[in-house]
Amino acid sequence: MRLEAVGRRYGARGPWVLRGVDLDVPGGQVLRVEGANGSGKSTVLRILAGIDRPTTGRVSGRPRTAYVPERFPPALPFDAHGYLVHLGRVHGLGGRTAARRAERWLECFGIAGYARTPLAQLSKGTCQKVAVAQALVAEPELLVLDEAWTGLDEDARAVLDDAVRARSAAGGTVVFVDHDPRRLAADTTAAHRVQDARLVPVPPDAAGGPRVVIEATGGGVPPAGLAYEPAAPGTLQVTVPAAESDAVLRRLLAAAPPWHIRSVRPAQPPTEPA
Ligand SMILES: Nc1ncnc2c1ncn2[C@@H]1O[C@H](COP(=O)(O)OP(=O)(O)OP(=O)(O)O)[C@@H](O)[C@H]1O
Repeated sequence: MRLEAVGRRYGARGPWVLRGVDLDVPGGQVLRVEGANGSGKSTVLRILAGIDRPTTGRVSGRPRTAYVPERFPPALPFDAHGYLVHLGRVHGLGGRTAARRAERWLECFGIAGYARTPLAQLSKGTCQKVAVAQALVAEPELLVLDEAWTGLDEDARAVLDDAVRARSAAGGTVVFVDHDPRRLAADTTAAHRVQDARLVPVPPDAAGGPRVVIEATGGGVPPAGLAYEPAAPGTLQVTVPAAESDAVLRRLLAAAPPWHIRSVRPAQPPTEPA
């Protein structure tokens, strides 16, 4: 799939949210899209998913696509099972296959007991599981996830992580936005940042993936061998490959006295020379 010179503005006089965006999205890729609040991440995802059209430029080669929006509209006149079957059929599945997959995903997310509950009566968390399941039922070639992990419990997040790996292993493409810089860190094959209406590749580090900055306070001696940067007194700042961040966090929390983790955020890519 390819975006060529894609631009998007909302309204004829609105500011350009995206401008001159070129992007190749090959099969098998797990692509992270990042950027500041309101920078245009959801706009990129909606254009990739075909939910929104660019104002200028061209999108070609979109494969069979499923999309989990940032906000799921729960006021739909379906129960959970009926909705998943309906979406499966929209994606071209036969009724029996759609029903079988709907049941499997309801089971995987631990919500089989809510199969016949109207969507409008589901809790937010259960509704989010249905929102994710509707995209997985389709077994799409392109899976677009806009903060799909938000609102899921830990087990459901792991189910979604596994589903992403399965899609990618089957040759499919996954494009995602998530506020947690560690999300799918070991599985991400490329990252792009929306910045000043452009889509800028985030260069992989030596370990081949995005990096995160961990800031911690209050501990005693930093763990042996941990490379840290000078920060405010009593504060420690460490920049590590995102894939290693869980291990570093564990070491900081296990230190005596333990460090208090103040923030974990994506490291800024180096500014491109003008
Ligand atoms: N339907 C719309 N009509 C008008 N403006 C819009 C619309 N959708 C998005 N925008 C504007 O476009 C810009 C980018 O929005 P977008 O939701 O794509 O950013 P984002 O990076 O996903 O934001 P967030 O981090 O808050 O989810 C924002 O200024 C937003 O207000």
